[in-house]
Amino acid sequence: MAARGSDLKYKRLLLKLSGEALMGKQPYGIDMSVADRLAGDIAEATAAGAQIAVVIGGGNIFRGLSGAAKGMDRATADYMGMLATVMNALAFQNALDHKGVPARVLSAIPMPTVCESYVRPKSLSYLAKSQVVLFAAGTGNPFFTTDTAAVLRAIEMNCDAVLKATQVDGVYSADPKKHPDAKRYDRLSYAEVLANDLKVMDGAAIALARDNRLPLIVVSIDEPGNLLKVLRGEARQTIIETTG
Ligand SMILES: Nc1ncnc2c1ncn2[C@@H]1O[C@H](COP(=O)(O)OP(=O)(O)OP(=O)(O)O)[C@@H](O)[C@H]1O
Ligand SMILES: O=c1ccn([C@@H]2O[C@H](COP(=O)(O)O)[C@@H](O)[C@H]2O)c(=O)[nH]1
Repeated sequence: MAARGSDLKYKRLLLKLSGEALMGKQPYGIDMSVADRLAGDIAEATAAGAQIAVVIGGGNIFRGLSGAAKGMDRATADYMGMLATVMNALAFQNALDHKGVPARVLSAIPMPTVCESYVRPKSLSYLAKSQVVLFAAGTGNPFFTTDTAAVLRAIEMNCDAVLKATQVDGVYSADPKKHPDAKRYDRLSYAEVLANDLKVMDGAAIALARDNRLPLIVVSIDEPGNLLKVLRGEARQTIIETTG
């Protein structure tokens, strides 16, 4: 009999979930039915033998740039954005708990009465025990995004890839929400994404992934079961990786 997880293309994956997508059809906050569905996808993936780390954005609650545009000090607004990601991580831990999936929230900004602080060896040992780790508060530094935090943690955790589950089903020649005729790519190099300014992830995240040869996969968050499909190499996706 095949060993558990041996049919998977990726064994250890960092899943980056869009905060905005967690809103579902609501105008703000978290739609727990969306969180439940995604938690079900993770339960399926861990049962298949995958080890899953998660970073959740904060766009459903607060983005630093929006605060700065209203006159707030940018760094203060960014700290508020990072706190929003902690709220999302706690809600998602709850959804995983309801599915019987053991999960730990580790925050880059220490808040010991709320959750554990991020410590790399501790996170690695949770992953090795097949517990889901939810990395909260981004990188812990203002002027960054959760995309960069996702790539950073994925490298630290020796993940095989970052999977960005977002509101579009891949990377296009332009934002498909604004340009319905944009061309979708199956595969791109980091250089192509950076040179053409394809904004599905920020430049700092792409450059960090490139320098560490970490594959980035972009899929739709709305397609149930997509996580297992990616793990098996069967999803409709765009992969950004070293080419040639
Ligand atoms: N070239 C492109 N290809 C695909 N999507 C693009 C492109 N340019 C811009 N986008 C937009 O990027 C969005 C995904 O990135 P965004 O940073 O908004 O999401 P996120 O980081 O997942 O969300 P959040 O900040 O809510 O957590 C897509 O919803 C899409 O509209
Ligand atoms: O390392 C980080 C990560 C995030 N932020 C702030 O949080 C919000 C929400 O994150 P998104 O990636 O936009 O979903 C972001 O707008 C920043 O304000 C941060 O400062 N540092």
